[in-house]
Amino acid sequence: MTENTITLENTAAAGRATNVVLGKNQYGKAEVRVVKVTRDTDRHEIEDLSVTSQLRGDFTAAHVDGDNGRVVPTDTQKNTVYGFAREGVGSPEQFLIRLADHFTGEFDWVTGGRWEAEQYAWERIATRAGTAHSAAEGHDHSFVRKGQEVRNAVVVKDGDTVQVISGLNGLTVLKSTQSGFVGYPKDRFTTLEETTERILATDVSARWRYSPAAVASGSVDFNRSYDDVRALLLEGFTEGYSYALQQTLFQMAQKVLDAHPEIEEVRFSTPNKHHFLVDLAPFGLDNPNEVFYAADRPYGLIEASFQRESISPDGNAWDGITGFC
Ligand SMILES: O=c1[nH]c(=O)c2[nH]c(=O)[nH]c2[nH]1
Repeated sequence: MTENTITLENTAAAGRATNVVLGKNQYGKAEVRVVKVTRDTDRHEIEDLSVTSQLRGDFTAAHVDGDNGRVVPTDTQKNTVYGFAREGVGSPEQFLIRLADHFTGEFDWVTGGRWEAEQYAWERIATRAGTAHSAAEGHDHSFVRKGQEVRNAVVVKDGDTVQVISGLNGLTVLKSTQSGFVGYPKDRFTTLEETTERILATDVSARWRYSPAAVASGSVDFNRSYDDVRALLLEGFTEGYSYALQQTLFQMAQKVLDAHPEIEEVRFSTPNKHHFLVDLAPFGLDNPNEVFYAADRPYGLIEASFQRESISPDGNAWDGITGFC
């Protein structure tokens, strides 16, 4: 980091009693969320990172005189991350070294810096034998974040009736194609462009309520049921074309209710995690749906419950479970 001994004596701040000296400094853009989809074949790959770039060098004039002649904007640092991602990430280490070499090579007063990345691991959603995507290899364009979700359970007993609601939070899934959003009403505040090709990503929070009769019979194996429901939710997410997250949730619930007669209803709370295509044209690069800005907020929030046509009373068992409509 740079140390400087230039004081404010000759500046507009002169006349203050204290001589202030610029000490260590660095600056840049923090947590640039970049998702790179490689789609040269039908079998997509994704690389998902949060990158922080900070430059070090002689930035005295900016701090002392308000002279930005050496301040490579943080916005440019962000764009550079996106531009470099067009070529792929490879490894976070390699990617950061490329950035470091670039900034120190391009701007001679940038003598160093600090570059940091977090990479989020995704795995292909497992598919069952007999589907278009072979079970051994996992799905071509549907992914689940590794090891993120938390399983949960609530039991409410009232007299002889035992209600069991099981669920999970934080099951983060993404499909890199086979999703669109068209046909919505437009008014003077509508700027969203219709698209038939977008990334669909969400953190699934789901809860499902068992029939009290099935619970009372003692026949429910809750561990097996949990594993299977999780697999069915994932399978429902992967299958077919998604016209909206709402429709995909219906498909996921349908699978669970078809396969599990002991479950009466399924509820979801799912953020629509928007991925915006980055315009790389100003940098002379094309972007055929490969480099995305993963926004964290605001996000769509899609909540829905699905149930059999006729179900037993829930005995207010949902009371106190927050985050669902
Ligand atoms: O799947 C979606 N559902 C929506 O309700 C919605 N609204 C929006 O702007 N984008 C989307 N996407």
